[in-house]
Amino acid sequence: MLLKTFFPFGLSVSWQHAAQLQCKNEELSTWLLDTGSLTERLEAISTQFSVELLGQGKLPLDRSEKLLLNSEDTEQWQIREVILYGDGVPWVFARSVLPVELCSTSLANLGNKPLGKRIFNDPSFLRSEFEVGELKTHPLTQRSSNDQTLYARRSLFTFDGSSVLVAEAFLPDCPCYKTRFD
Ligand SMILES: C=C(O[C@@H]1C=C(C(=O)O)C=C[C@H]1O)C(=O)O
Repeated sequence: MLLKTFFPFGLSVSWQHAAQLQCKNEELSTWLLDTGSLTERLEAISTQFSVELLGQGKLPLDRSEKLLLNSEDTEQWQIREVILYGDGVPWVFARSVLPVELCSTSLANLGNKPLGKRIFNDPSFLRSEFEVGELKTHPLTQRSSNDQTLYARRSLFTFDGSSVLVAEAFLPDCPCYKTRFD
């Protein structure tokens, strides 16, 4: 199935501050609140990590993105959506809002290369606190077992006066849902 034809997928989450997270699964909490690079964490537990670019381009922000970025201007931003795979299994859906000025400089020509490699290799990017939430229905999670609650997180990276919003939804097969006893 050509997932790119469905771009943009969007991401529907009721975001809340991480301090209000009610998650009984300790392992999952460490994933949701990990301030390091998610790419590096997934690379460390897979033999073959890959990024599938679903699409990137100037598109309207959703309501919660507009509120957080305090912007209505569609000319100012690019939306980037990807799936991160570990050993061929879809583990994370990520939707990022990138300032157009960075798309031709420090974030130029990303393609299927992970955004995290740029952001975490540049100390100028400063990360905000996380917001977290339960993932409502999403095209990429239809086959999860009905009772599996899926989670997402997002944070802002500020860089030289610009803001990059990165939201990551942990898909059903992501190792973050595996308890130590699985
Ligand atoms: C911010 C990171 O980059 C990852 C890669 C992304 C991409 O390539 O678009 C988006 C979100 C992240 O899961 C990270 O590795 O922590």
